Amino acid sequence: MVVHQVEKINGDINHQKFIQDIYPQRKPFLISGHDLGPCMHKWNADYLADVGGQQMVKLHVATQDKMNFITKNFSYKTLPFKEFIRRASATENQHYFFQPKEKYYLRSLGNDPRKEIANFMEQFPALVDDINLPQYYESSAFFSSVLRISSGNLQIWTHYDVMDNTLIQITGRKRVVLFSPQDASNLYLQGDKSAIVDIDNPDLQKYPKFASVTRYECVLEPGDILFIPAMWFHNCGALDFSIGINVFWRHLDYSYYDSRDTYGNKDLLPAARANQILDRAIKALGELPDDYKDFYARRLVSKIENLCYLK
Ligand SMILES: O=C(O)CCC(=O)C(=O)O
Ligand SMILES: [Fe+2]
Repeated sequence: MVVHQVEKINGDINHQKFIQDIYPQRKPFLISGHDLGPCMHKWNADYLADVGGQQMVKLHVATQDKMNFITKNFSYKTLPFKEFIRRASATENQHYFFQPKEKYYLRSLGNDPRKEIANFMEQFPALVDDINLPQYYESSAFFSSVLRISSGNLQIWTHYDVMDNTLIQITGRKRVVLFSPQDASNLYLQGDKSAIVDIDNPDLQKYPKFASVTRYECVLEPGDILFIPAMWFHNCGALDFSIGINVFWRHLDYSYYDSRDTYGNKDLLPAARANQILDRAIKALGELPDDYKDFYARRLVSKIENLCYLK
């Protein structure tokens, strides 16, 4: 397995420099030195508990340090924001759902999560003036802004999103491991998520192709901004009690995206269509005896590789 460090850029990057130098490369960059504003000294547990108050938030609650979407070793629970912050910032709690050392993760949602996208500015208006978000994209391309707050030592599964993204770290540190879209066939995907939960000690008997991936690693410190291009897989793990925001925006024209997408992870419309057509192709091959089916399946795979893979 090859390991790279994510390339770092020190210094303030303005919109023009981002668009010219960083954006066209379609690879992750860690940008430090952007002035995020007063949030950098204001946002601690006490302040957020005061500001967030009694509004109810939906959380992931986990009793292990790696959330696993296959075995579902976490639950969805609701708490007042204030209580959530109190619990997430402590390592052990008197009040809990399952056990004193359980962990909490907030991914903020829209007011009506099924229909509305998350917009941190609308859901947490009292926090807006504290933060000076970088504006690397055209305003019209904005998709969502998501508040992400996590207990220390908690990892979420490797996945991709279909939007371009800046993951902005405000309080605490977060380790991020990324994989290129070209490693998609080595990650044992189930939808947008990788089935490999422990990327540091993977079961290579079960997941042999994972041995050939290239890892891109970084640790975000408070103030750091990670640019994650669409389709880059990321595995994020808070090392400490962590407060961050991520902003998703569209890289491509509106017409490529599913208008019902509220999370930023529904496949692009042409890809979803291709997937349906492929299901039909597989059904057609199913009419053949197994050995003929195998033969034609290999030919189809070669055809896709030859005609569609980046050279
Ligand atoms: O930072 C995290 O906890 C997850 C971030 C993430 O998945 C994203 O920004 O798309
Ligand atoms: Fe993500």
